[in-house]
Amino acid sequence: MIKYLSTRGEAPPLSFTQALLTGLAPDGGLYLPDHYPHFTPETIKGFAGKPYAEVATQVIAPFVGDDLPLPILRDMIEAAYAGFRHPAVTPLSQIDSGTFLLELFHGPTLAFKDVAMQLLGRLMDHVLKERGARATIVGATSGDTGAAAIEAFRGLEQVDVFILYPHGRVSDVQRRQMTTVEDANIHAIALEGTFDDAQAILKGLFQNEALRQRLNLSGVNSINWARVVAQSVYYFTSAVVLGAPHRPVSYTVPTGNFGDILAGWIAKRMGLAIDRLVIATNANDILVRALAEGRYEVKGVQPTQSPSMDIQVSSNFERLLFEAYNRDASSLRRLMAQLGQSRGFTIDSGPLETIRAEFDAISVGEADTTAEITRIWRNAEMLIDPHTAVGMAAAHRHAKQHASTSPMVVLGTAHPAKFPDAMEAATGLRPPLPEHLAEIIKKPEHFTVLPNDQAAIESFLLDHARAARQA
Ligand SMILES: Cc1ncc(COP(=O)(O)O)c(C=O)c1O
Ligand SMILES: N[C@@H](CCOP(=O)(O)O)C(=O)O
Repeated sequence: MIKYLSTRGEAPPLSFTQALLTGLAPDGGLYLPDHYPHFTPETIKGFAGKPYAEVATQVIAPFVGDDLPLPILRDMIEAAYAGFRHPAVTPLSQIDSGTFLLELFHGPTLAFKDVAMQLLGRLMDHVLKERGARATIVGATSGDTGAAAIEAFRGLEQVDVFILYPHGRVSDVQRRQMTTVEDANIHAIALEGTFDDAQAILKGLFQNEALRQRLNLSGVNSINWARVVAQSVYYFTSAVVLGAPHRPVSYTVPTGNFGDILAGWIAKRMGLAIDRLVIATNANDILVRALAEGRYEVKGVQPTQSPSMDIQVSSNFERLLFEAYNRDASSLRRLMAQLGQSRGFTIDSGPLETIRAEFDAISVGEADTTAEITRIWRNAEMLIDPHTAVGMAAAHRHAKQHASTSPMVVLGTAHPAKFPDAMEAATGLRPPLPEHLAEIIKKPEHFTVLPNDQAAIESFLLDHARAARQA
């Protein structure tokens, strides 16, 4: 049975459902399994042609172990993906001879976050009901996690949801997806700061033990291990279409908080034949600098046309570092303390080489992102959103720099209709929102602007969370 350990090594190991409800470890670390399940090439080959939900059940079940009966887990997974607008859930389309687009935006909020969040909502609801418990979910978003979490948890009796987004730094569609929801358990908070500020406050809330206990705090960012494992599934479903396990496949992943690409790395640990993992960033290039120079150094967040990736402190990189340092939690405590004190740290040469052996990293500027949207529209008659365009441009550059025979899959992380201004600038077209979302443009918005101050957020939570009233 898998147990979950904190990257900082000072929190007790937990079971899957305990880690699910806990979110961030009390020592400030992120949970990881004590070992990874391993699939044989025959098992992976058997995933080909199976429905998405069936592969998801096979991939996720070993992480859950005895914590949930398998039929219940299977039912939740089937329900999670039944509402996706494409029967394949995450279909693959071909861009050119060696490049493929993995379309992750067919869920209810048009972003890859739905793939994990639709399941997470069901898992949490089930576990909370079983325990007769209530939770207060806090999330930080640069645009997409917030909408996906709100959609997954709206109207649930067991949970209140508080989403912090950077005021004025998300697209209009992203903001309206969060602020036009009427359900009483949903609270959108426009934070006067960046996504990094929101994520720092979020982590600070979890470290206030009294608040954590009183509100039964829980998190749905990729801090939560269940998010990451649910995102590993589409690496399996896409790789087998392209010939895995016998033919390795490479992935380029538009990256911010490092959750999505980490999910690919986890799939590789489970036996999937992945060749290169290419980190694609916008101008917020901390990971590119870290891989090139060995120095992880936070600079100011730059606003771009791919706002969901306007992130400097890339939370899940901590999980990769933990592995690259051979799970030495004391090294992680040292690095994270340096990050807190001086906004940076140096990655030691051994772990740096370990990371470079599997990852490449490429940053794509604003003009190249626009040019890529135009190029793909002209060559493939396909509209790709600015985040996906960062990935596509990075994959293109990677192909020029490295001779490789592996097919390259670019993760398509959001629907272009979420970013109509960027799309119009690049193609002259404003893709319409699907019918079920069209009404958000007219609906009244509800949000509260709060300062970039943890105490202000804490008092808002205490005033509005139902768990606080019951405590
Ligand atoms: C559209 C989109 N693309 C890419 C990313 C980056 O993903 P990750 O934070 O998992 O690196 C995000 C945010 O997470 C996003 O919303
Ligand atoms: N890009 C994300 C930022 C949060 O990422 P998460 O995967 O840790 O939830 C967003 O759109 O909110």
